[in-house]
Order: sequence, then C-alpha cells, then structure tokens
Amino acid sequence: MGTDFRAALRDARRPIVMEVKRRDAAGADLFGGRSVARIVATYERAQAPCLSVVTGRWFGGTPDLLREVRSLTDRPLLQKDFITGRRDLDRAVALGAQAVLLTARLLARSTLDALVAAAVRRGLTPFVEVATRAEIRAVPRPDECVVAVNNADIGDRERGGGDLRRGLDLVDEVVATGTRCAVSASGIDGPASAARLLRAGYQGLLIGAGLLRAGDDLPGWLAAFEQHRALP
Ligand SMILES: O=C(O)c1ccccc1NCC(=O)[C@H](O)[C@H](O)COP(=O)(O)O
Repeated sequence: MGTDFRAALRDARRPIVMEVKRRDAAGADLFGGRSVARIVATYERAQAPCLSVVTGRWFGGTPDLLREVRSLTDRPLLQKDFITGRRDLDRAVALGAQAVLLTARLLARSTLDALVAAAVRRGLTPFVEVATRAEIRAVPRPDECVVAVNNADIGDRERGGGDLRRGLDLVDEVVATGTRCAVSASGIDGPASAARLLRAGYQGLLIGAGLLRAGDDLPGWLAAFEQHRALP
C-alpha cells in the first residue's frame, strides 16, 4: 500500500475517505461498542483507499486514537484536528499521518499559506477545507492540495448538520482551482447523496458519521451507493 494520500484517493475505484470518529457533533457515540480494530478492519474490507482519524477533542478524539489506527493499518491517514502551527505538523508526522486538515475558516491567509508550504516540505498532503468561494480562491498551491468543501459549519461545531447544496454549488469553482483532488466532506447523509456528489464532479468524498452508523451493514451501504452511482 502506498503512502501518498492524494494519489491513493484519486486512483481509487471507490474514492471514499472513511473516517474514524468517536462522537458526532451532538456528542453521541459513533462506535456503538465496537473496538477501533473492528472499525478499521471493516473499512479495510470495504476497500477504503485511505482513512481519516478525528483527533480533535470536540469529537471525542485524542492523539492516541491516531496512534492506534496507525498500528492497525498501512492505509494513508488524514489527521483531522485544529492544526495551527508547524509543531502540529511535526506531531502529525510523528503520529504516522500522511495528510493534515487545514481549515481555511480558522486560519489567517498568511498562516494557511505557510502551513501548506510547511506540510508539503514534510511530505504531508494538505487537506484544505473550505466553505465559501472566497476561501476556495485563496487556497495556496491547490495542485498540491486536496481541496475539500465542508458541507457543514465548523463555526457551530457542525451541530447544524450538512447542507449538500453548498457542495453542489461550489464544485465547479473547486475543480477550477487546478486541484487534482476535489473532495466533498461532512454531512453526507446516505448512499444517494454520496453518489450524487461524485456525479456532480467531486473526485472524492469524506464520510464519518454515515458510515459509522451503518455499523456492520457497511457492505449494504456501499452496495446501495454503487447502485446509485450506476444510475444514468
Ligand atoms: O472541520 C474542522 O475544522 C475539524 C477540525 C477538527 C476536527 C474535526 C473537524 N471537522 C469535522 C469533520 O471533519 C467531520 O468529522 C468529517 O468531515 C466527517 O463528517 P461526517 O460525515 O458528517 O461525520
């Protein structure tokens, strides 16, 4: 298995970044008594090209969760946390991540520019999350980034859920940046929505709660997704 997060996602037959996240935005448990090992094994059986691990504490995450996932899989990993400085990038590398979340909404433009450059220097894929046209236009070095439209609002800790219209409205603008990996993230509520976003032009999806809630019926979720994908 390669370690290039962006290439793994772009080349995948089923380009879904499958997320390990302990709690949803309302604080509800998403593991349902399953171990991290069982969730990772389920994702590997589902041929996830890469995984996302939420270490951010709003969602019940810790650095240990990423450490544990790293010990269980050789898939490329995205660390989802509030990364604000170079030390956070060094920690991500030490924990075994191949990609890091950089949230445009939370970072000054000059800081985002510096962190994208610093991430690339460390061999990390910057996974830059945006929510507006202005943020999309300001993404630095988009050809070296995954550019992801967040369908939810991190400003309200994603408690308001996702609005897929945002993703559908912004897809052309994201693709026009020149990123080779335009992703739709958060609030993707089922297989039909997931297929619709790919048909609209996204090259990848990031899904957490929806897949975790499917539990042991993840194969059923994915079969429905493939059926929707095959529709004309
Ligand atoms: O978006 C952020 O800035 C953020 C920072 C730290 C931890 C999590 C963060 N966002 C939440 C997520 O990334 C979602 O878990 C992810 O997009 C999946 O969403 P969902 O499918 O709705 O569980």
